[in-house]
This record gives sequence, C-alpha cells and structure tokens, in this order.
Amino acid sequence: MAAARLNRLLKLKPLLSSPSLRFSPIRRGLCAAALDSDADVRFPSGLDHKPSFSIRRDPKERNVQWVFLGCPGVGKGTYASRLSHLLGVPHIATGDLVREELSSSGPLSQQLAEIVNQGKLVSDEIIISLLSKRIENGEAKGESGFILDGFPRTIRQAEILEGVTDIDLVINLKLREDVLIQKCLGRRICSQCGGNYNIASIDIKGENGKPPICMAPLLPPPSCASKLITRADDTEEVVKKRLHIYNEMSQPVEDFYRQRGKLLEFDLPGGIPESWPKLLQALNLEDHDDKQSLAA
Ligand SMILES: Nc1ncnc2c1ncn2[C@@H]1O[C@H](COP(=O)(O)OP(=O)(O)O)[C@@H](O)[C@H]1O
Repeated sequence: MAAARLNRLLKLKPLLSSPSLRFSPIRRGLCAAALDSDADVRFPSGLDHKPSFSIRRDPKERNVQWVFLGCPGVGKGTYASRLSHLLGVPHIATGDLVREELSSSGPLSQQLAEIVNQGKLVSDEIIISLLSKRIENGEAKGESGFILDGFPRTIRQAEILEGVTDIDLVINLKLREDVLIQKCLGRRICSQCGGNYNIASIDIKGENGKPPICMAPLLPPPSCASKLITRADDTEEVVKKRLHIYNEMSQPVEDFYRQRGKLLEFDLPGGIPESWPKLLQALNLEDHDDKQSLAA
C-alpha cells in the first residue's frame, strides 16, 4: 500500500513541483483534483496546500466546454473535429495525446505502447498529465473552451473534471456493436498528412426492430492512397477488448452525466452525410459551409 501510494506521488509530484507556479489554473486544478480525489494520496511535503483559484467562469464569458462520449469506432473524432471547426474551439482527443507521446522517444512511450496495444486504459495520472499539459499549451496560445474526445473515460476522471470546471454538454454517440467493430477494422490513417479515412462499406439490413444502417466508405484522395496505415490497436481482438472495457469502465460515465442532466443521446442514423445534419439539428446549430457545399 505504502509503495503504491509512493508510486502515485512520484508520478504526480512532477505535476505539482515548482513549475506548478507557472501552471494555468485549469492545469493546476486538474492536478490538484487528481490528488484530492484519492483518499490514499497525501500532498508531498512542502506542497500541502491546495492552489487557490477558480476556473469556473460564467458560460456567457467563455467558449463552449463540451465532451464527446461513445464506444471505440463510433465517430467521436469525426464529429468532435467538425464541431470544433464550427464553434472555433479546440478539439482535444486524449487518444491523440497518448499516440503522440508513444511515438515520441519520451520516457513513457514504451510503457504506453504496451498498455494501448492491449486495448487497456492508461492510468488516470498519465492521462491527466497529458491533458493538463495540452490545455495549458493551448491557453498560452489564446485558446478558450474545448471539445473533449475520449476523456473522461472513468468515473474518477469524470469526478476530477467536474471538480475543476463546468461541462456544458455531453454528447453520447451510439451505434450498434457489429458496426463499431467493422468501422474500427476499416480505419486508416495517412502516414504523411495524418488524415483519417475508413475503407469499411457498411450495409446492414434492418432486423428484429432495428433500423437498417448504411455507411459509405470514406476513401482517401489519390495522394494518400499508397501511404495508409492501420492503428496497432485496431485489430479484431483488441477492438473487442476495448469495447468490453468501454462497457465496464466508461458506460458508468454516461450515467454520471445523465444524472446531472447534461447528457444528449444521439443514435447515429448512418454515415456523415446523414448524421451531420441531424446532429446539428439536435444541437440547434447551422453549418453554412456544409449547406453551401451541398448546394454547389
Ligand atoms: N481518458 C483516457 N483514459 C485512459 N486511457 C485513455 C484515455 N483516452 C485514451 N486512452 C488510451 O488511448 C487509447 C486510444 O484512445 P482513442 O483514440 O480515444 O480510442 P478509441 O478509438 O478506442 O475511442 C485507448 O485505448 C487508451 O489506451
């Protein structure tokens, strides 16, 4: 127990040690809340104070702070990215932060590769460290508001976030499991430009009261076609494991926000052309660029 506690403190200490004076409020808030939320954890000596700050701002004076929930492969990244362009807020995907870290030669990369490639969740401490760093770098560049994708994924992460800032809305994207698996297996990334594509062509007939579902593939332009790679965790075995972990660890997060009246459930009716206008309608938003491109 003591070793475990020490381990956690060692992991968290760099977050709270002297440079913390330069941390943005939201970063300090996340780190302090991460410590606070665990009864086993004590502040390291010399740091036994909770930073005094408030990062709750009147929603009228800041940009939106939204969260996307949903199983692997549901399309959180696609819709979060579209909304972030529309609303002018950063799209922050913790999965991307993890992949950036593991492709670097940083001290965590080996440890992260093993966890991610087995479909397991990275520890809350590591995720909060990566997220708080990302938020702080964004704030230094003048970013405000966010659309979070892939965070929170555990009740503890949800409690930590709730403890430091206000989330206005949580969009829960839903799709049947057989489609999720096909979509994960069809995902491709251009190794040069980082573009996301999907080669799966989904055409499932409606049965047992379930509606039919059609999703056209999202094919790459010719310039990317020969450079496509597949994520190491998008194999059938690992996708099934991730879905299992989602049901166990992340579904309770849906209840967490449902109880707080923040959850918007959204059943995807099909691919992007069918789903995007319906999502905008559900959010009472308009995408003028999309309308113009449809009219063209
Ligand atoms: N909030 C988080 N908590 C713990 N681990 C995370 C979190 N976000 C991302 N990860 C790690 O990064 C991996 C990839 O995440 P992501 O790209 O969001 O995948 P998915 O397509 O499964 O939603 C996850 O399987 C997990 O190992």
